[in-house]
Amino acid sequence: MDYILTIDSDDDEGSTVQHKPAKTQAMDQDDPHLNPEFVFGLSDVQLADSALDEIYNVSDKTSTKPGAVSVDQIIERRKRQTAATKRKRGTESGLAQSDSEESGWSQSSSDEDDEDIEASGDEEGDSSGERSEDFGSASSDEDDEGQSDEVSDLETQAEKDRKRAFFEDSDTTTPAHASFLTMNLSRPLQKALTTLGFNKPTPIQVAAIPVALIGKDIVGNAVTGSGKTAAFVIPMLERLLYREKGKSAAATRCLILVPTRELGVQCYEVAQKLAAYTDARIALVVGGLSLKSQEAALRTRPDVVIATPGRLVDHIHNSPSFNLDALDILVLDEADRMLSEGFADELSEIIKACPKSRQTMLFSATMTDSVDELVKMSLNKPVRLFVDPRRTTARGLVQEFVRVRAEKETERSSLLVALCQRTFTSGVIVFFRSKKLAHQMRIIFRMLDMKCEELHGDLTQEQRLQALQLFRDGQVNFLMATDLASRGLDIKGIETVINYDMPNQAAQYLHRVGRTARAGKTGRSLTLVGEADRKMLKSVIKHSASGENIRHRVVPAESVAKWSKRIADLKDEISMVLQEEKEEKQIRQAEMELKKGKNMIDHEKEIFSRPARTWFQSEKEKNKAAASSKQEHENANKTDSGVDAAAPKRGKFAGLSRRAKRRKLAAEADQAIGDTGAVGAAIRSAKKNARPRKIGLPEQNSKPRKTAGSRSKSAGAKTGFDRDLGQRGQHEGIRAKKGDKIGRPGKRRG
Ligand SMILES: Nc1ncnc2c1ncn2[C@@H]1O[C@H](COP(=O)(O)OP(=O)(O)OP(=O)(O)O)[C@@H](O)[C@H]1O
Repeated sequence: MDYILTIDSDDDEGSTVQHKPAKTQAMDQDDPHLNPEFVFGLSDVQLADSALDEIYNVSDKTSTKPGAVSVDQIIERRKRQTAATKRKRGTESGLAQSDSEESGWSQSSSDEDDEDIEASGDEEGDSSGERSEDFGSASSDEDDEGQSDEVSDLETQAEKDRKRAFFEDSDTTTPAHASFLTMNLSRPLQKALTTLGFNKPTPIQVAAIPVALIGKDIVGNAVTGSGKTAAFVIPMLERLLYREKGKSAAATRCLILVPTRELGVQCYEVAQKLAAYTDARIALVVGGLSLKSQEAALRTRPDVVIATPGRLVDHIHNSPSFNLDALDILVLDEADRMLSEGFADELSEIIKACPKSRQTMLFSATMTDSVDELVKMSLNKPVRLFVDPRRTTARGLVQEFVRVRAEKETERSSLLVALCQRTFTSGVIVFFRSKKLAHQMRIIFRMLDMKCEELHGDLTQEQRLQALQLFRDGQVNFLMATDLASRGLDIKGIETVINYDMPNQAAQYLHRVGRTARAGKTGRSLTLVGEADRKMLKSVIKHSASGENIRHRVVPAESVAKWSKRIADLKDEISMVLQEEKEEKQIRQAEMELKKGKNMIDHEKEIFSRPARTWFQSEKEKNKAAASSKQEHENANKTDSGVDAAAPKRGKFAGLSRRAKRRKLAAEADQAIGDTGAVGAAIRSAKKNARPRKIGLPEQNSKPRKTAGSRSKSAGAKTGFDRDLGQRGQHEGIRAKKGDKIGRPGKRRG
């Protein structure tokens, strides 16, 4: 089946895709929902929280990852050394010649390549139709085995029935709002929306904000770049405006969990901007940044905490004054990832610490609606808001595929360099399967004088954030990344996403390519497709928003051959850079060990007097969980919903409810001080009474809705109100009231 067009690399005129400056592209877009000019940035908003100071440069955790001498410095050093050696050999004239060749290469070769485009097509030995057919043949083995992602598309009647029982009836959802003004949002939020240039809500915001405002649980799905962050932050902030005020009422009422630190930082920035005219206090609690300043921020009981799961669990266990007892709203951004095995232990630890009467909202562009997955979250009749068809790409995305024949697998790097030298020259994020590959490619790019940074888990948090910032600011043209950067990141300048290798899962592919064509703009993705990736290719094409936006790109063979030679010539240099880098790391590691030892001697007393930090898993269990998480991502054949039944063992509080855990702790404390149970219970009861009340719901929303359609929904809405305000007593659940007896908790939902 000829289902994709073929184009020659750099011959875009022939295709319907036109590369235009980002701004023009944005103007061309007719999506009225989004503001293409909006940029995430920190400059225009006065940030109240000191946490941001810590974001870019502070980590009190002694990093074991070296970062003193950057690989760029090593490359520069090597370049200088090579030049000096050549000069010494009296080859100045030769060098000058090769230098001029090098600098003129891109110009001359580009001319050359332009002439070669046709020839290269010929050299591929394929006519346009044949080339398409080659790709199309992937679809001929369509039936031999279903992709793991597709299996989940097939739904049995039993599963449909379970979903019907699990989710709230869809006809209870609220009417569509054409503007934020009709959503009854208060002035501080309206003002923030105007400042941000958010004139109209996006479809997911239209669907989610009214439902979230009435306190209902939500499972939300919308394509990448469609404004999901604001869809949960806006109602959260609106509800916070109706919280009990005063010093004694200060409490952490909202928690947003995100899978990566970078996404945490970004979400924090968005929340700060939306909260700019409210009195909500927001704290960022992600790994890799200063524990101490996070502890200090948490002591002030911020209204909203944005966290990565591991760091949050650390604080739950080790920051004495911090708890989630008063939590009213829990959000899981990139929820399908958060529900996956990699976060299972941390997530269940966090859920245990949250009140069951909370509102829970789950969002992702690849959201699952599998009941088996969702039951972990103890949702209460969630409303299912899937505004886009399951797993589609953004409408403005043009997807290109470059075939890599089996015998040309060794030429992938030259193919990438060829593409990035001529066609995709800036605003390019390149995804790799491994950190090592991303790092090596960064070295190659740098040695070829292509401005580039890398982003993956082998870097320190400072290096990660700095790389991201340099890329955001346009100071480098290429970002070599692993899947760490595939979810959620919203970077305005990304024009092209290149998949150096095809991801193992369709969801992963959608998130990667979703870094471009965001907020109604256009963008392009390019994927190198090996012979083994045919089925995945078929799967991703199937999930495309539009079949017209799919292309087969052919790269001129001469261009690839030239870059292959160039890279081969650099081989020795590259291995020397890697060797020097390794030595630098070892030296730095040794220096750090020395410093650590000296510190231990100098401050022994103080260090040993500090209480040891605790973790809910032993080191062995932690490593096991990390290994299984890694396995999950690397295993090509594992399904999206695979759940490892063999959960690691936990500590002495394993399996206990939050209340039972607290009681056990209290009993132990009573025993330790020889207290009687009754006195302890009285103290605990008094503490419970002093806890702040739940946040309310916007008053204006309590008015019956005007439209006929919504009137029937008012019953549902009332339930939401009742739950939070009117019938507080009936739904107190975990909140003890004055005079209550301390007894066994009644049966709650979940
Ligand atoms: N109502 C709106 N009007 C204009 N722009 C908007 C609006 N809502 C969000 N945006 C912009 O859309 C962009 C994408 O938003 P966001 O990052 O929340 O998308 P997302 O759906 O969470 O994407 P992903 O699935 O990749 O995480 C952001 O730059 C944001 O500023």
